[in-house]
Amino acid sequence: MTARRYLIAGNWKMHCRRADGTALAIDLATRVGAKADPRFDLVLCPPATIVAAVAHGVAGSAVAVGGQDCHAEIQGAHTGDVAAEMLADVGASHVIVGHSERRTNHGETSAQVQAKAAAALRAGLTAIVCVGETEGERDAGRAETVVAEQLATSIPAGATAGNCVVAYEPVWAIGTGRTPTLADIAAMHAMIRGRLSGLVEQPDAVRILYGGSVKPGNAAEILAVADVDGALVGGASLKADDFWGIAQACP
Ligand SMILES: O=C[C@H](O)COP(=O)(O)O
Repeated sequence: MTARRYLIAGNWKMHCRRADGTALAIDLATRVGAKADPRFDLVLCPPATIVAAVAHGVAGSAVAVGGQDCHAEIQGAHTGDVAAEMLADVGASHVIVGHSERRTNHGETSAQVQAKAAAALRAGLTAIVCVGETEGERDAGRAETVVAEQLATSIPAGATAGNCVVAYEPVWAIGTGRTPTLADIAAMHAMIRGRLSGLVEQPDAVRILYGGSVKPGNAAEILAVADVDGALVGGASLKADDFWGIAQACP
């Protein structure tokens, strides 16, 4: 089995102004220091307005910074959008694409997500590609089918273990305090691992994150599941102690 370092990514969503976001980032950067923990990498994904400030705050530490979304094109008449190259320009190394809140609130299709992920690769960023089923799809027994389809149509050409991360986030577990059983997480991650063959170079080395109500109290058992290579954390990433507690739960 390929040894994979854990990746703990914090998705701050639409939270934090410059002052509190920078303070949170500096707090975490101080805990990590200049050399990455042998167990995990840490990525902070603040709102686009403070990516530059957060990148400045963590400079010199092993903490990385990412965007929460990007446009597929390099530039153009796209009011309100941000190009992957713009994120890279201000210090980002990662970008989340296809988060369910983008798929739902902005009607993003997997084809659009794939184009955004391709843009991330073009800009030299690592794409964190999100997939996940709704509660209705799970209840209908379609969870694996839906996720497999999203995966097949969202991963861009040229994806490798070095530039692409998959985040499995069951929509019904996001911000609800509910999580799948460990057996369900294991089954979904095993399915994703199998499906990555043919989609990504070095499929066995690709990191597959779990996201959805990860907290310090449940992180250890989730991170111990086979093929869970980290977490995409929402609410609990806004408090340094909680986010750090999740990172410390890496085996
Ligand atoms: O991107 C993060 C996820 O949507 C998870 O959010 P949550 O940890 O608040 O459930």
